[in-house]
Amino acid sequence: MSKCDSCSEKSSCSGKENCNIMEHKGNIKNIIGVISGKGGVGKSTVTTLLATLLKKSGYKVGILDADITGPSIPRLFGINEERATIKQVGEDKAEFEPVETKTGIKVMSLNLLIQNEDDPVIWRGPMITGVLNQMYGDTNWGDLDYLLIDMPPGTGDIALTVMQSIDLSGIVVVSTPQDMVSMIVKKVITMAQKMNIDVMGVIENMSYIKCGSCGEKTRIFSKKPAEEHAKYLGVKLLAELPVDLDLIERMEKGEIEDYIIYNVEYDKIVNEIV
Ligand SMILES: Nc1ncnc2c1ncn2[C@@H]1O[C@H](COP(=O)(O)OP(=O)(O)OP(=O)(O)O)[C@@H](O)[C@H]1O
Repeated sequence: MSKCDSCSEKSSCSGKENCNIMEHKGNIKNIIGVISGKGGVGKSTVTTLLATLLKKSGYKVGILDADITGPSIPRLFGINEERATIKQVGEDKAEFEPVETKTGIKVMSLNLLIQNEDDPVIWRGPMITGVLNQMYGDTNWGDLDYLLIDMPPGTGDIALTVMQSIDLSGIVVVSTPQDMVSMIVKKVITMAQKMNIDVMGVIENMSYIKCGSCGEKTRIFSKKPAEEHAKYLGVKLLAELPVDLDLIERMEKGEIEDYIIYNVEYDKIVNEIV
């Protein structure tokens, strides 16, 4: 459902006037938020894996790293030494060229705009929101089939801005198998549902470990099956991802695109998203 369909101003809408949906450059067919109420559950990991899978399936893909205070996407792709090109297009307006990963995923992140990737961002909410708006609206995205937005944890300013002002096709929720995590993740799902945003489903990350010898899967954080956690959340289970040392190694080397998810049927995840 488009945001216009659920907008309370729809009947009296006279076009773009009064519309709170932000405009963007380029032609983006689908925008998907990757979100979780909880920190550290693997949003950035899942965002980069989804982007890589979609790209490998032949789609044009971009990522907006909306985690302004803790951006990690450039590192996972090994593009953290690169910087986005900034073009001045008026007295106080700039345009950004995203940085492309080695397989051609277009990335925009605050860490591609600041001088040193380890410089902290010490800004209050409105400033952070303003920067996010700029990174979304003033980046030359070109033609994209999918723009994935890696959201920061929680239901705060950024999550609200993205849900209110960006015409999302839907959100993918990331969780880990613990009741306490599910309780927090459910808050984000309820928030999205209240805003008429399509919740495509949940990816359960760090779901199990797989025995290197016999292949047996062991759930390490919960005795309950993933389906039960998804049932509590009230959304579809899209995939279960294992805890994988190979994944960690690839991420640390900035080689997420070379990681082969041999543990999951990744065609299934792409089909679900598409
Ligand atoms: N499936 C996995 N197997 C092993 N390690 C993982 C897996 N998923 C995530 N991790 C590790 O867990 C940590 C957190 O992951 P990630 O940064 O993707 O989470 P996040 O939800 O985006 O965090 P934040 O809330 O800080 O934005 C990272 O160190 C990452 O390498």
